[in-house]
Amino acid sequence: MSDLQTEFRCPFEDSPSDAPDLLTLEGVTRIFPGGQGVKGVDLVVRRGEVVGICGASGCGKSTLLRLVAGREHPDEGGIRRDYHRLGMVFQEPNLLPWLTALRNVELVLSRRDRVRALEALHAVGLEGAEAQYPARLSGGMRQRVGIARALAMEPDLLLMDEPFSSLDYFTRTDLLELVRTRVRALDLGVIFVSHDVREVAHLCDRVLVMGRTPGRTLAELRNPASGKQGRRPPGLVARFEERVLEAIRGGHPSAACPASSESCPSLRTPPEETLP
Ligand SMILES: Nc1ncnc2c1ncn2[C@@H]1O[C@H](COP(=O)(O)OP(=O)(O)OP(=O)(O)O)[C@@H](O)[C@H]1O
Repeated sequence: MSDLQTEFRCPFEDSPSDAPDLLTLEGVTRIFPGGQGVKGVDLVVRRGEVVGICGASGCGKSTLLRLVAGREHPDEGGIRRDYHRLGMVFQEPNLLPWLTALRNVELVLSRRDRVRALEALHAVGLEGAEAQYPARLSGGMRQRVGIARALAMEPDLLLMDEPFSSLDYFTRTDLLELVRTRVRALDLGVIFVSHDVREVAHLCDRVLVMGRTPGRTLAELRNPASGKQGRRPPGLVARFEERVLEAIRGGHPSAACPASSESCPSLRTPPEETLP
């Protein structure tokens, strides 16, 4: 564990394979009474990398996150946790409506630490909104507070469960870039769950593609755009998006949303200039 504190690794280097492991899943199985769940999942998450979990609805993405967070326990297999602190960001930030943005962030800190809460809010672009109550914030701003709250806890592993799925395209694009920047700056490990292949291709270094009944790994794909400095080359990202889609299609020819970017607006590749 001391390695986690002492080892320095440039967050922009090509591959994080020499970075310390934060989390290891070996043959993790959790089958619910109806036969659904996840079966035999292997996964390693290292410091400095964003690992996506992608697949059709019901393939066990959230179950896998609950297993990682210790809210669910495996029937078989093992989970080794080598991180100090876990942060979480969900689809809805669930802010307390009677507290300001600042107090919502302060609330999660073990002792009231205004400076750290302010820094976290400013890092996600919420300068000037500290005293606003959630009802006065846009959906994207509320999610920024949710991200600030998670990062203020200084996690070394961050779990994100469909964090942008209720947001519009432009807000999502902004927040994807924000998360990418913050994750690099803080050198975290991240598990990013989404059924949106575009999001996954833009943000993740590696993607676990899952299939259903029960949830299992169909493929584990490395993003060729990973490790590139600055804006990821749109051509590489688009090719990776295709590969992820093909892997999902391979497991689920009839999967409604991920099977076709034509039928699912959130999967259409947007104009290049607006890509992060
Ligand atoms: N506590 C439970 N008891 C019984 N079945 C469950 C339980 N939790 C999840 N399941 C089932 O396990 C499967 C996987 O659920 P999970 O929520 O992990 O999928 P998901 O990939 O996150 O789906 P979505 O993308 O729709 O959120 C589903 O079929 C779900 O109904």
